[in-house]
Amino acid sequence: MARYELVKRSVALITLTNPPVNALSSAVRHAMAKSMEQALNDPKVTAVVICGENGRFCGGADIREFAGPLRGPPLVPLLDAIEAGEKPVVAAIEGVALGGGFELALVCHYCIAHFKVNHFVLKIIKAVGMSRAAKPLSSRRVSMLTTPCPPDLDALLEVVTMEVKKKARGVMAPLACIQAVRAAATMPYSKGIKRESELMATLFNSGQARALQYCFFAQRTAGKWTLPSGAQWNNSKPREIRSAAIIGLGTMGRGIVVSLARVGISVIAVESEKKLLETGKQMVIGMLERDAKRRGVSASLNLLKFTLSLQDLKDVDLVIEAVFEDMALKKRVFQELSKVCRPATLLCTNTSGLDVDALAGVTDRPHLVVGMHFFSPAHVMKLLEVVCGPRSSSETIATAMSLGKRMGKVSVAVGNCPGFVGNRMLKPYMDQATFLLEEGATPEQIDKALEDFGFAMGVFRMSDLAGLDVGWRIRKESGLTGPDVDPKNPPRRRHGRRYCPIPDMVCEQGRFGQKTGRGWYMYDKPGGTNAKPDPLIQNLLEMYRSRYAIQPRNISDQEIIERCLFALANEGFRILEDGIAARPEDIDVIYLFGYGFPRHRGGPMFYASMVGLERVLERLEHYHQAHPDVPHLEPSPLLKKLVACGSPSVQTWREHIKTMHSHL
Ligand SMILES: CC/C=C\CC(=O)SCCNC(=O)CCNC(=O)[C@H](O)C(C)(C)COP(=O)(O)OP(=O)(O)OC[C@H]1O[C@@H](n2cnc3c(N)ncnc32)[C@H](O)[C@@H]1OP(=O)(O)O
Repeated sequence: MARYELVKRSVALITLTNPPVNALSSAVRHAMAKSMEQALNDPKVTAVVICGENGRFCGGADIREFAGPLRGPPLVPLLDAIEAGEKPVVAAIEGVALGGGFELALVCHYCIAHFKVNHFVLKIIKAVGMSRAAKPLSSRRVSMLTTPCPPDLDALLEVVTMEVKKKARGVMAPLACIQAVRAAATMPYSKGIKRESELMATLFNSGQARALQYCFFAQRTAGKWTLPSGAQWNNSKPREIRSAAIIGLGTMGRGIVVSLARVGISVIAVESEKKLLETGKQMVIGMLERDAKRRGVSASLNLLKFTLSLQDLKDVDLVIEAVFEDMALKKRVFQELSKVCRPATLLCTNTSGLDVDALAGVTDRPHLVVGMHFFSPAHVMKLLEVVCGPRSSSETIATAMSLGKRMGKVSVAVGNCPGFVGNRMLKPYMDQATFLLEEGATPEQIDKALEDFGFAMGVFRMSDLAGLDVGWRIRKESGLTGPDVDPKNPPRRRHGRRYCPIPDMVCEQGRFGQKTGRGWYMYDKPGGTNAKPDPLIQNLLEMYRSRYAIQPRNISDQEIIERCLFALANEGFRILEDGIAARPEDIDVIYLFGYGFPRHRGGPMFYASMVGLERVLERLEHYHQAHPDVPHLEPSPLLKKLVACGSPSVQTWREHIKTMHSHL
């Protein structure tokens, strides 16, 4: 946990040895306290060096220990002892020094940030020699340093506070950081440290800290995919991907090309028409150049090839199809790819919800077919849903997961069903929002409630950004609206369920969101982003309600949050039951990285557990009773089961889920 050695007969070298990141666990703190005592008491030791094993100084407190009560010696007295000691202590920093690890470095009298380990001992000895020869330690103690305090501190911190409140709505930690900076600038060291400890204790005991810790581990858990067959992340070898092809240079295709090229993969981009190819090419080049400039590297344009011919794809390792969301078109592309590509080429589809297995079925290699659902814009958004069809091989899944990681994505393996995880859950969430419109709410009221909850964007602003026509087309194709609707259907019901036609009415007016300058809101111009409430939408809602004799009522923010978010989580429970997601963590990661769910709330499933499953169940029962024609509000059997089992912690739900239905 901490190794103690004497170097050059006078330097005590203390090495943190807690892989993988040398976190300050109770055992490490204990070993460090002992080592420091030994070093300070040994007359041969004239200086101490602290470093971390395997190229990482220290990843901070051991977050795994936060779940339980504090064990072992606390960190602060150890830091105080180092800072106040009579022997110079040097932090030899390599890799990371985070959180408590950074504090450890700060209390050392000298810090060396170094990259080449072979220079390690030499640099330290030099630094220590310098300190002994010339400088009294008092000038090196952090507690003796004066903090510069700008005369306009209050005004400065006020501006920063406003900015933080806007950017990190409802998040406590950044505001506490500002208060800690104020304490550092205005108080003596001992008082400032006390104030910082108080702030830390407040944060530590908040639900937000628990949620953020959960998110940290959920993200890492998601990478550890597992299939019912026993294949999993650590026993399935991914293929090496050197070359790839993208079919379709629309918004998604362009983003995927950029994501691949910037990690050094050769890409052939295919379009069906010369004009589209040329436009796509110019856009991709521009995106790559801007990206390279931002990162201070040269753009990898030499890795790109643009073509109109699928024949050029015969030798690539992997193809990602990103054509229009149309099953017949995608099937034609996959049939063609089967003929053109060598038999070992992996065939991936960037569909946002279509049946991956149906596509696999038209190829000569269903085991090499997998869904790679990117989120728009694909070169920016971190989430990748890897959709495992029933015939996708473990090697295929491992390759898609590993390629996602290589592109810097957070990849989550999910099963194959309409909408997969993310978009399947979105439907009940959006349905609730539109039902609330019918009942008396406005788009801006609903958005405000969701944004106050912490979402970067409420559901209507998000829809305007994404484009309303996509959902409208899907609803028309599935006979929910348009000429194919059975005239015997009552106007607000489809398939025996409640249906809200307001989104269709909005689209019928050519209001497709930001791109047309009108949607649920109005914008200054097509493509504008500044959303303003539109009186025309208000009129439309009033006329609609009067046509159907709906008496509008006052709807509270609490009802908005409960109906939207509990319906969302309820679908998450069904997804777990259906085996479409392996764990609640996977669902939460999808919502955190793909749908702007506030991180300090942990994701929809963690949020449900924090509210209390019993309460979620009770509210869903209440709302379902009030709206019996909305099946999404009927509590899922898994939720009922978990409540009956005493509402276990989210990390143990998996034990209560029958795996026999797994689609993974
Ligand atoms: C008393 C309170 C005092 C101070 C407060 C604190 O110190 S709070 C903790 C502050 N530290 C952090 O927030 C660091 C969190 N870790 C990271 O940001 C990254 O893990 C890191 C260190 C940059 C390394 O990133 P990398 O991508 O290289 O690896 P990865 O994230 O996959 O992590 C590897 C495994 O290490 C585990 N791990 C990382 N940090 C911690 C930690 N602080 N405590 C416990 N475990 C940690 C991580 O879970 C991974 O585990 P694995 O089992 O392999 O999934």
